[in-house]
Amino acid sequence: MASITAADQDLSSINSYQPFEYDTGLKVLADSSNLKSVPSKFNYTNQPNALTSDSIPVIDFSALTDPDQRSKAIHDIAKACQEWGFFILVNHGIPEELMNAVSRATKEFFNLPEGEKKQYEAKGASDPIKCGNFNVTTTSNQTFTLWRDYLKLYVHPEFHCPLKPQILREVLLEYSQRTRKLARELVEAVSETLELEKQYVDQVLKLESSFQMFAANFYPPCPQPDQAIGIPPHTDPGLFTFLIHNGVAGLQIQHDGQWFNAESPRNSILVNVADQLEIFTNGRCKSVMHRAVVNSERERMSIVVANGPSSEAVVGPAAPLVKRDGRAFYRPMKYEEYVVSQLTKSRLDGKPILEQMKIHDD
Ligand SMILES: O=C(O)CCC(=O)C(=O)O
Ligand SMILES: [Fe+2]
Repeated sequence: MASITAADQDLSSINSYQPFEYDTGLKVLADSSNLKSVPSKFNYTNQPNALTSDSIPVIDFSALTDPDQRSKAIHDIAKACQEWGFFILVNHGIPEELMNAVSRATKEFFNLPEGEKKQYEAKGASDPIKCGNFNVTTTSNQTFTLWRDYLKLYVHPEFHCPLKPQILREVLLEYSQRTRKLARELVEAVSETLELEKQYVDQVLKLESSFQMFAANFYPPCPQPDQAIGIPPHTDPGLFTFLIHNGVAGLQIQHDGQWFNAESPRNSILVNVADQLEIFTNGRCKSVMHRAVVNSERERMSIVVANGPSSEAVVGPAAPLVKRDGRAFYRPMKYEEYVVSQLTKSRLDGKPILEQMKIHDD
């Protein structure tokens, strides 16, 4: 199975990759030197400013289990998925202590000696455990490195995890189980809003064996935040992406052509609609464009879980929706192939793969 990564699917200006690199971690560079400017290999001119909005949807997950509130909660989720492709999930039931433990263990991983981490240097997209830096090449053939160290793990249907720090395995196993359950409940809610059988999406996309990926992104302070980027604009593969972070802002989402800061209350989970949910719902849910910007003051860490369909599932628009709409607006593709395409085809003609999947009228 190929990698599902944040940076795998970018705006059309970014069209080819020599993605994997294990240089000395960016963290080491940032820790060891008193950097005044961004080293040229990271140069990416960027406008990190964004708006703040108090209309970013907030969903109270506990309302879904309250018979008096469920139908309103479902309606709110549907609205958020359609209008923003993004919402802030509160009262989600995942213990704060578990989220903190995952963050601590992940931070410990980034703090390991370089030699220890280097064994997980990525050789290719299909490595189930990988870490390092990531390079992006633009249409004008300029390659730059993201201002980020990452760790990526395939955690379901097979669970992969580095041996150190020891605690990581235990906390991550639990976090991946709980987030999977949460993702399935959200998918069920979406199924209901579309007037499909409750278990329709779950069954067609074989969520019992969903492909789930864990990614941790570590962004050291950056001396010139407008000259580098953590992760350029992209959409995620999968159904729902869950993101938590260390309280330092940096995630921005695109809405109505503008960038917005995705600020979140403590203990919440930031949820975004990903590509396969847009495709399956025949465009009703929107896979939101987002990016991670960096700042000069504080290090930032985000922890991402990409909840996908089964890698074996062929994902196209759901048959009952195609019937309702009169036609399919997207081509079907096996999820595994979609992910592989992201790393290859999507960059050759400069179009994000989601765009390539769209069937246009003409
Ligand atoms: O770090 C962030 O806020 C964004 C991460 C992200 O978009 C991803 O890993 O897909
Ligand atoms: Fe992302």
